[in-house]
Amino acid sequence: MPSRDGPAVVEVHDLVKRYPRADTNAVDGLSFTVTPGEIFGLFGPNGAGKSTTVGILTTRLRATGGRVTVGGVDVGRDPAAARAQLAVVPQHNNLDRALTPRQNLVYHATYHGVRRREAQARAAELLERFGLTERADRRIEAYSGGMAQRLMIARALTHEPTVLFLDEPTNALDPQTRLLIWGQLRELRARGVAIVLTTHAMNEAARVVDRVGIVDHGRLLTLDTPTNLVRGLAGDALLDLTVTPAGGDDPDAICAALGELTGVRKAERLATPTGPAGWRPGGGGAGLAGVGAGGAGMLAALAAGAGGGRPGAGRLAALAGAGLLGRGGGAAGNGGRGRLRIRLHLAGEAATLLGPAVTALAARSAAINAVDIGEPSLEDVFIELTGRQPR
Ligand SMILES: Nc1ncnc2c1ncn2[C@@H]1O[C@H](COP(=O)(O)OP(=O)(O)OP(=O)(O)O)[C@@H](O)[C@H]1O
Repeated sequence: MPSRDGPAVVEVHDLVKRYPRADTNAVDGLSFTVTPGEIFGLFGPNGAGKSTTVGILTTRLRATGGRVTVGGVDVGRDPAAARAQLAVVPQHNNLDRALTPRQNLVYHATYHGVRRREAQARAAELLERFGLTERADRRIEAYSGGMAQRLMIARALTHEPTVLFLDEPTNALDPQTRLLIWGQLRELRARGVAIVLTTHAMNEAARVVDRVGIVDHGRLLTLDTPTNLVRGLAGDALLDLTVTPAGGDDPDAICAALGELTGVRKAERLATPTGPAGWRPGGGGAGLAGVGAGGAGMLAALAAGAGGGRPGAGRLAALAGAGLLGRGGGAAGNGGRGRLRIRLHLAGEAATLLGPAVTALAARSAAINAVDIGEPSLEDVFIELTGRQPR
């Protein structure tokens, strides 16, 4: 396993890009490094500046300011030498349809100066690695989206780059192909290749990437390992409560009351569910296990587990018996109108907060319609940093 403490193979220092006639910088003072054998995720909302950054790193665009080196080569000063160090896998298929898959690989390798015999050997090996040997000499038109993506990654590796850039590497691919691609990227990492990828499928990528940089408005908002980012920003656990407030009660006051409970790092209001009975909107992307509050027994059991048999359980059961736990289809009897959805970011386990949260809501005569417990994800961190407004 190569050392990640070694010298950086990608160095981005105070990078700036302003497009002609633009009022603001698309990239605005970005700095980060990537080391050999590291998978680095560059994440950000639409228009954040990811493609522009990668465009400069891969010599497609010229920077307005700052300095970038790839494999020790300054990309602005010697783009041709930089291109020998890197490879790009674009999001859209740009394979040469006039050539067979094998010819695509051989052509790419020889273009980068690999001798023909060696190029053919590398092509054969890569076709095998990506499960394409049997279809290596057919027409590219017959390739599925997944096969084309595998071939594009294989093609990128023919000249043995030091750094591999991938744009949305698993977008619109079936689970089998995604698994194969993530597996291959792990293997490349083990061989010391540095990988920089951009994707919006960040929860999937979080399982593979070593570090993540989140950018917005051309600036780096944070940079750390996925684990540190999730722990640091989103909390240890999430507790989502869907409640129907008592008539006249103020939703913000309910949210604030829950936010004051010990162990709650933050309480926020989420979009209110408007779907049909039983429908539960997804959260920020957290893996939330839902408990319809109509299943009061389950809630009671959860609280029992939570408090290790302490008071919460009894209180929950009593609440359920008293009808304070609303039914999934509508405590309000109105298909969801008037409901409030509150997310609690917790320090510690969600189950321990269940009893106190229910008690706080009962004190305000609010009915609970659903409880969801989950772990925060990288997508929650992303939403936390970049907001919920679509761009
Ligand atoms: N060729 C261009 N000319 C002018 N402005 C551009 C150009 N390309 C991108 N921009 C602007 O630069 C900013 C950053 O865009 P960029 O495409 O780098 O973002 P992104 O993070 O890659 O977004 P997405 O996830 O949608 O691909 C945006 O405001 C965009 O409108």
